[in-house]
Amino acid sequence: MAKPKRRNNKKGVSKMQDDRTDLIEKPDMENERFKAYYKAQNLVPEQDWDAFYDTLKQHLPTTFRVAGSRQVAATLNKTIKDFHVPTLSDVIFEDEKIPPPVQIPWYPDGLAWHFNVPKKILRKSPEFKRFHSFLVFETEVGNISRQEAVSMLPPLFLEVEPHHKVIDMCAAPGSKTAQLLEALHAKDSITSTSIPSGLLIANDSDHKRCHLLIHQSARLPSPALMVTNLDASIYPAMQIDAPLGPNGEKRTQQLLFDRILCDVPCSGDGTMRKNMGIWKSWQPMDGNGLHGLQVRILQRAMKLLKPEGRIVYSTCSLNPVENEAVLAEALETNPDFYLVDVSSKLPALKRAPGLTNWRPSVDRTINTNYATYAEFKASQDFIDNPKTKLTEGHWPPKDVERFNLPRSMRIYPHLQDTGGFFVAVLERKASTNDRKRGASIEAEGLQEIKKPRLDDTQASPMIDTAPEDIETDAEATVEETAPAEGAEAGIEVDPKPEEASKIVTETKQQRKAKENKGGIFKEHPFTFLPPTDPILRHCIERLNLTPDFPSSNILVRNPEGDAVRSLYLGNDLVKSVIENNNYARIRLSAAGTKVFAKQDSGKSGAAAGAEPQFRVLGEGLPVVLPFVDPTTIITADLPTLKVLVQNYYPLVSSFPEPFKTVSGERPVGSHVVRFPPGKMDDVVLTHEIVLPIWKSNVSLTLMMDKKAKSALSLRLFGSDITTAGREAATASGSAAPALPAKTDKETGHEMEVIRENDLLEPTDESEITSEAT
Ligand SMILES: C[S@@+](CC[C@H](N)C(=O)[O-])C[C@H]1O[C@@H](n2cnc3c(N)ncnc32)[C@H](O)[C@@H]1O
Repeated sequence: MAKPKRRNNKKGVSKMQDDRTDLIEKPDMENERFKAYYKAQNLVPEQDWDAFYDTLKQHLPTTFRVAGSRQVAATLNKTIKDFHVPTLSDVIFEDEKIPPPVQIPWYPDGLAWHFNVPKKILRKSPEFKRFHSFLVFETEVGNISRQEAVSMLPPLFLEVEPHHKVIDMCAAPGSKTAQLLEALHAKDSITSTSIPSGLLIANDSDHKRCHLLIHQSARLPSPALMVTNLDASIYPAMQIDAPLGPNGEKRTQQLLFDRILCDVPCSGDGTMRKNMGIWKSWQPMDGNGLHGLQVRILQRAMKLLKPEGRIVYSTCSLNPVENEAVLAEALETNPDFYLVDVSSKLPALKRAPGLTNWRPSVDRTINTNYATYAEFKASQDFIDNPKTKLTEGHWPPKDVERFNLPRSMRIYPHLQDTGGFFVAVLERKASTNDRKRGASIEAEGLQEIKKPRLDDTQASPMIDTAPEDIETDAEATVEETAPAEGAEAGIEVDPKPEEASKIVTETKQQRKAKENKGGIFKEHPFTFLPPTDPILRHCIERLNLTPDFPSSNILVRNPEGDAVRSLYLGNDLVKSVIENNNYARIRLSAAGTKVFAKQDSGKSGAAAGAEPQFRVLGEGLPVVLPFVDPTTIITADLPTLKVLVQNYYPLVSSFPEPFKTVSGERPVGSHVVRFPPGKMDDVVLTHEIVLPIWKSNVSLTLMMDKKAKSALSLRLFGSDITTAGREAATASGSAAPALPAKTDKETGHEMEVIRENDLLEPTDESEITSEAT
């Protein structure tokens, strides 16, 4: 593609405006089909069209969200507000005042921000360069999520609480999954993670993207998280424990969800401000082709929802065929669902109501001549094109008013300078039967009586699911599933018999897709250790864990006969799902969070030939911490932390007292060190941090990932003083440390200092979103 010519800076046009007009000049930022199609839909009032269309060509502001549990997020947000924003408030670049980041008005607690600064300024202004570097590092350690503003909406409308059972049906790469996890973990503190009673299953049909999802969610370790790799449109019914039967027999019931997110694959034309390629490729058949899958995913979600539960349906597409048409078709087939009026939620969010009238284009040339499917069917076009995938559901239904489609929300780019987006909230009515049942459930302490546990949960350790097996599984779902909560109320949990054949056909498609993507299931099974397991006992004794540590919830996943290397912790629901379902059938890719790992002998100094030693992991420590006997935790100060950060294996003798003596007296192995708030010269530690260390015969090691260690170093000491950081600085020829540490005297918050090489772009969510087309 020819590079667009840069035009000279016109008189009266500011640098920042010029950066954007530069974009508008790109010859490929026009699409006549797009214009014709959306004008035919009356998407926006005529007088707003220019604003709508012109905004689509503008550079999208950078947006981010302060992530993590409420306490962690509030602390970091205060640093941004009290330190970074004032620093960025008086930046003049090439004689022009550059606006600082501002809080997104509709996001709760002011935890989301946007700023609109061209890359050139981010590269050249020292203040913005520093701020950008801060974002890069905090993103790396999971404290900040660079996410499109509109993409933050669906989890907010889902209103997840820590006890909810939640499924994110199309979750990869996981930006919304992270928000859902944060809501489950709302009760976490700065140093420790709660064990929520709820559950989050993050699912994606794409095997590779599932692994991206697992990688992303490692930033927010949770014992309540599971990842599955399934087609959401035929998501299987899963079993969990039910209360014991009258004679003490074990029983199971179907897992139904309180909250379901359907952020479905879509044509993604709401992301045109970021994904320029869509300008060129956009055509209406993309949306037409996705409609069927979108409907099936939403319909499957409806079957998996508890009475009075909530579904959020969302797309980053503007096309009514992918939005209102999907809702109408799914509501038509599930009359116990309705669209919720959420107009009073997030009052500062500017939104337009869902459409009640639209006309699909029946071909690529924007032929929107047919007001109804019947008209289309009777037409010459239909005869000419009998293989068309268009169905009645692509058109508005009869008596469209009964579905309250205007309750769904359209977010247009020009309303508040964002991408385009669609969100709808659906709830399931509780029937009188449900209410009666609810009362009897309470009286009996019993929900549904289901089949006995499956005895096939421990299938072969390394299963290579043949395509035939996948098909059998889908059929098994149809046949095997016992009635679930709400079944008495006429709630259909499984596909109807006539849908079963459709499922088998779809499974063949799924098989093809799997083969194409190389998504054959080769994961290891998950096995729970008995609380008496010697390795588990070793870990418990090493850290002096209290008796309430959930030792019966520790799982391993290694091929049969292999030595245990890692121990994971899952909460009760995770355990229940694993124990009652064949892991290969549910294509379980991850469960719980890793808490302990085998410490390799060698460099670490573990004695050769000695019993294998296990250590608590940095990411697992917040979960384990509430159970660590406080007398076992070593308290240390900032000078001690500096020695640990600066060196890989500092000698015990190199530490300042009293830590030198205290640590010297500790046995070889895993230990936990607490650093209370304190001050050292101009470095201020504003809140407590707790870190894992490993003690060998003569030295100590801070057990942290290199990048996390660098991020900590930057946050605290103002430069990367780690061995890796110093080596990188030497290699790049810049003197280390790059900039001196500074402390914001007013607030006492540490300041972050940049490294030259860190002006990286984060993973672009929208790049991946559009792949769904
Ligand atoms: C819009 S993206 C999801 C973005 C994600 N919710 C987030 O916020 O990061 C849609 C996802 O659906 C997945 N997908 C496509 N078809 C699917 C299916 N039949 N079942 C489950 N996932 C599917 C794609 O792999 C893609 O990751």
